Amino acid sequence: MEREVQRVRQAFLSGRSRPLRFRLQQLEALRRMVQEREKDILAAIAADLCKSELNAYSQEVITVLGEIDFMLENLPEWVTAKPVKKNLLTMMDEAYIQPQPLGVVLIIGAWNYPFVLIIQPLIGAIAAGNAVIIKPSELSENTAKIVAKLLPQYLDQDLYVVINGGVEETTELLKQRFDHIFYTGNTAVGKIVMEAAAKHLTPVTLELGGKSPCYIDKDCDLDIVCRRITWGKYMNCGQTCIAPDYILCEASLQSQIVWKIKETVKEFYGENIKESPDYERIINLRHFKRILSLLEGQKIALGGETDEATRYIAPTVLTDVDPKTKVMQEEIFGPVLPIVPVKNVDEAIDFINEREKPLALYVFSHNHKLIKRMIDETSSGGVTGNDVIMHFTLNSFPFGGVGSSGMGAYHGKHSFDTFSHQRPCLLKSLKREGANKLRYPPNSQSKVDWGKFFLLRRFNKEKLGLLVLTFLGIVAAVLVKAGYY
Ligand SMILES: NC(=O)C1=CN([C@@H]2O[C@H](COP(=O)(O)OP(=O)(O)OC[C@H]3O[C@@H](n4cnc5c(N)ncnc54)[C@H](O)[C@@H]3O)[C@@H](O)[C@H]2O)C=CC1
Ligand SMILES: CCCCCC(=O)O
Repeated sequence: MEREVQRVRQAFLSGRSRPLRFRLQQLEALRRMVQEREKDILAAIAADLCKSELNAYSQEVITVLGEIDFMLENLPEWVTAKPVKKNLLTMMDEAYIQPQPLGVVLIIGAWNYPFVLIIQPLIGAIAAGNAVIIKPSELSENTAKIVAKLLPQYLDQDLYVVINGGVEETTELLKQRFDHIFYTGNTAVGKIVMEAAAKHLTPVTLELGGKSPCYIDKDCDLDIVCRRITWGKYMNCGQTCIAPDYILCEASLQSQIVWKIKETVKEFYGENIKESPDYERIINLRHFKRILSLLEGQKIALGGETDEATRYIAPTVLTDVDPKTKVMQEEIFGPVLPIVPVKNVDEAIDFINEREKPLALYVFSHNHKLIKRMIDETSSGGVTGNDVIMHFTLNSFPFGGVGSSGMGAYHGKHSFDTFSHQRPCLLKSLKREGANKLRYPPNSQSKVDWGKFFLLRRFNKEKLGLLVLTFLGIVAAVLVKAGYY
């Protein structure tokens, strides 16, 4: 592992990854890889998640291509130095911020959207001029293999390296020093990553998970609400980090919600859900059994059918769920939707705030004030009002968590910033040495007063006014003396 990392670090130190032209070429090559090898990529994702190639494209590949195009369009502007506002002390100097690459970045991906969750951060890391080691999830093994095969065929083989493996290999990798670690996965492992990074004082971006609440207000159009929730909840068989994890609503709404979700499930996936090309499967037996255990002792109002041989779990809704039961103690990350009755929005806000900060929060209401109140009085990684998931699609948003759902963010310019150091640069002249007497010892009250004038805005505003008036007074006196008036 150490040798691999050293090889990548040497490649970074060559400076090859820094020029804008090179970065653009690598991003264009990455786009070519995705376009030319689309079939192989879709087949790998489909095999990992029992997913149709159409869904693999619309849920992953389209996001990757959009992100590359966005980077190519904006990178020339982002990499340029940005002049900054100066103070009186530096008026004659050159002052700007120069974005610079951090160095060697480690990207660790998760299995649920195995392609986009490694390639989207990779796009940002390349755009910022870094060298990158990518460690895909071993659970989505087909995608991990195809990425390891294709990347070196299109990208610089020393600067962008794929290291495949599981916990053991990742643990070994985490012993190495990186200049940034970008991890996507569960919160427990996020802590392991952060602990390992701390040994080298390496900054991290942790894209973690959590239980994303979905509050449904009493006066909503439940047909629309349930369609949107059904789409976001059961996509990828519920294995989506920002899927609505559970519903909060008044008890009286439960039966309508169940009914309307049932109708929507039929519309989306047909009578025989198992046959639907749009309904995926649970990634492995461990997660299949974990999700099944969440159903124990619950009132199953919809679904509940399972097939271990194919790791199928039907779209399932639980009602009158007790917050103390297991299904409400861990991220579900599966097609099970508990409804927890609350009296009103006050109780919903308290319920949310008593728990870990979620990755996403959803609130459905015609009352805009209520939505704003929910946003103002709670915390989460992101929010979508009157829909679910959709904030992920806007790369002008920083996508990430807060508290136990993660730290840092990416997508679009936020990726570029995450993988860059914003370096302040002040360039002075060797002339005007006289002005520096002010800061050299010995100090004095007048030097302090001059320092105030040059550096304290409130102070120098008044003084500057006085100085201008004095200067104008002198000019007037000279003009009068010279007989101009
Ligand atoms: N915030 C976000 O953007 C996303 C967050 N997630 C979250 O990820 C979780 C699901 O993914 P996981 O099952 O965790 O994926 P996973 O099991 O694939 O693990 C993620 C990565 O961590 C590595 N890993 C696992 N255990 C490790 C250990 N003990 N030491 C070192 N490395 C280890 C794996 O090799 C893998 O590369 C959910 O909590 C979900 O909410 C998933 C997708 C996106
Ligand atoms: C719709 C795609 C979402 C990808 C990140 C997640 O797992 O939520």
